[in-house]
Amino acid sequence: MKRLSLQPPIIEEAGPGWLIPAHPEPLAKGPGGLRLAMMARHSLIGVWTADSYAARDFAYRLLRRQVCVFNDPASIKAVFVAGADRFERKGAMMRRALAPLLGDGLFISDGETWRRRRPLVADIAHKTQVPFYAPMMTGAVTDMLAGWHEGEAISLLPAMAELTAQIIARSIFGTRLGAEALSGIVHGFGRYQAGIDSFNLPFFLGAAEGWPVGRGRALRAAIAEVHGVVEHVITEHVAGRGEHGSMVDMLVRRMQRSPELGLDVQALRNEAATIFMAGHETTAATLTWAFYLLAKAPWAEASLHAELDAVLGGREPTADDVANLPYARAVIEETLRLYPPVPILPRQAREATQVGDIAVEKDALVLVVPWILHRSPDLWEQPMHFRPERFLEGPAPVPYSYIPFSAGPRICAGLNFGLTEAILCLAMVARAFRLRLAPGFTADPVCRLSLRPQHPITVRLERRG
Ligand code: HEM
Repeated sequence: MKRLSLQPPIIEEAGPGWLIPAHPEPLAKGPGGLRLAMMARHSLIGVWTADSYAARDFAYRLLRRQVCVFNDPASIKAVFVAGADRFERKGAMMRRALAPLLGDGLFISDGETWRRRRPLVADIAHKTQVPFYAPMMTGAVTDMLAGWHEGEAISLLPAMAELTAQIIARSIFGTRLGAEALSGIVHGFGRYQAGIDSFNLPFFLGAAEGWPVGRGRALRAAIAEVHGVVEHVITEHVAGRGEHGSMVDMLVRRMQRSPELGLDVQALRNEAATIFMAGHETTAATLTWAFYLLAKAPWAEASLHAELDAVLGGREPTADDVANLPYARAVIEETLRLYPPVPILPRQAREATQVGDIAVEKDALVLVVPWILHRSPDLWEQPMHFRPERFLEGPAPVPYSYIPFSAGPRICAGLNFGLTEAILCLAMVARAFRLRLAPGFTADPVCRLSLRPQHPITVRLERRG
């Protein structure tokens, strides 16, 4: 596939019973400062040399900024667990890119705000709540499948993004208000993403906070659209016109019950917008990559179908079935290993400190990179192969070698929600349809803030049975 000349070629290889799915070829040698910055601007997964995949740490200087990459599981534990306070701050580029929209929302907050809000958000997406949301998940898939027809072509990422947006909107706002709010929010988020640049050059030139994101008219309009829709739903709930059990309902009741938390409509809006953002693109990307992998690996697709037919027969799954679908879970886990939706976890060092052999400078950019960690030959057998079986047989992954949801106190607050959702959606779609790729198609993963295919992955629908 033809790519920008700055980018490495995409490799994909397959044979009977095996698949090395699409990935940028690791570089033979590291690009220099400016070239690296330009490559990183296009994609953050094409910049790694073959050596970077080893399970060891390294540091370099990009323009005037120290960049420390921790790829030894012991160091990752030191950063995310023992050093959680020193490294709690998200990288300046991520904060700058998201703050105009999400304000002090959990994903990018730190310090006292994060400590006060984390239990609140963790509670509403807690695993004990997941069975309550499961019917919203299966209901949204049923609605989607009702519009799918034999032989039709669909573009995977937009279809999965619409599905997971439906699910998270119904969960956050309630079924009725969620349906009303959805199009405005999706539209606003889309316009926002088109208008921001995740690469902040001034940060690498020494500005600890990077450069403020310019707020042109289009960006301001996108922000106003999202904020307006979310605030309307919150106001409806405050006025008693919301739906019982939705996430906003729980947030509003908490605001009314616990004045000591200092929550107001703006704080709730920031958390609701954060959950929407954190909770729909990630699962949409996971499902997109899972269906691409299954279409390329007929033996894995056959094992999944055998499990679905045996466990579900002709009926729809419920949250209770998830525990009985180990192969479906393994497909999702292996997808998250090969295509982690958040392939880079950036932090900014609060102070100078030592991690392993690396003297980390104050304000250094600290990177833990699931993309290279999950493909390290020191930690995984056949690291580039798609093998769901590795999560069913054989030894468990080395601790801190598998972190698609991050690790430590800042681990994904929606982990159980996201896993259950991905497994239920995968099971329901795969039960009803085979998704077929055009012969010779190769995907091209790229990463800016999240990992996604650069060009559409189009599949043809083939009804099963
Ligand atoms: C497969 C699906 C998902 C994946 C792979 C994923 C991954 C992640 C990762 C890697 C982080 C941490 C980022 C960092 O440390 O820089 C994170 C944070 C977060 N995620 Fe998820 N996520 C998923 C689904 C969800 C869902 C469904 C929700 C909500 C229902 C959610 C809510 C959050 C929130 C609120 C945070 C911020 C937590 C904090 O900073 O304390 N995520 N997620």
